[in-house]
Amino acid sequence: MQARTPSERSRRQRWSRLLLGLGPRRSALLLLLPSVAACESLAWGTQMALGGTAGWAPLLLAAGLCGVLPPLLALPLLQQLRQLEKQNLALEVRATRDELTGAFNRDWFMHVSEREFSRSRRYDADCALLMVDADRFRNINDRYGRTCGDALLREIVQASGRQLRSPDLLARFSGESVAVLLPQTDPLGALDVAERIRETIAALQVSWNGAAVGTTVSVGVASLGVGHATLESLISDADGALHAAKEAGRNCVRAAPIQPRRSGEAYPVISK
Ligand SMILES: Nc1nc2c(ncn2[C@@H]2O[C@H](COP(=O)(O)OP(=O)(O)OP(=O)(O)O)[C@@H](O)[C@H]2O)c(=O)[nH]1
Repeated sequence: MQARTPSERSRRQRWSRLLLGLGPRRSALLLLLPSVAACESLAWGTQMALGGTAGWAPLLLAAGLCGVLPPLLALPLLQQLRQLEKQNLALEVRATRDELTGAFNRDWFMHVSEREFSRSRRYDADCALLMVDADRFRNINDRYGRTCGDALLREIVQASGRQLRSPDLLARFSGESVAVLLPQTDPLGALDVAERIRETIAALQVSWNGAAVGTTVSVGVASLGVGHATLESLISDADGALHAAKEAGRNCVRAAPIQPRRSGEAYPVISK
């Protein structure tokens, strides 16, 4: 097959974008109209060539061609259109999802969280972030193999997701860690979610070659306060709390120091 030149490719892409933008019905119409018009012109031309004496024959011929030619012309284009739509969907999934676990990926998490973070700051709303990290995961990989580690990671993501509400956002943040954004959640509520996730994972086991394999997670919690000027600063606080949880022996939850939400406000007291 002959390779297409860049200008040919970009022309095809322009067409495809135009057709995708129009939607399947309107683009089908756009493709059918010229061939209907071509058939009508053919009938009219034949009539003229025969001095208008041909009667109904050219008109019947044109009607027949109208019925056959347009679908024949439009079919491959519509098929290509459908394929492009499928490819677009696949690209969208690949751009937002983590391949191994099916959870949102880090880029998408940052994109959505950035908006939620700004909104929470603007409207002075609660917002919290959890960093969940599997404990001693290297041991799992070393003992049972990476495929088993992958299966366990998938289960960790799914089980954690089941502890969340629909506005919460969970993403695979890096290798064996997961980030969770909890909009409209106060510090106490965030600690509750973190503890629920920890307990759920501690009870989780995957069966692997006859063995029951499980792990625990450590969780760091950070709640939006006056000192968090950027999303990164909130993430960094959650990371610090996660580090404290690891230091405390793992399989536990630690929270970053709670800050007041507005300057001049008293520090909230959390007793948990
Ligand atoms: N199976 C699997 N393992 C992964 C994946 N991503 C990261 N890991 C592994 O996770 C392990 C992380 O190791 P460490 O950073 O030493 O952390 P850890 O062993 O979990 O120990 P702590 O975090 O200190 O409790 C490494 O062995 C990585 O190879 C993955 O996608 N699949």
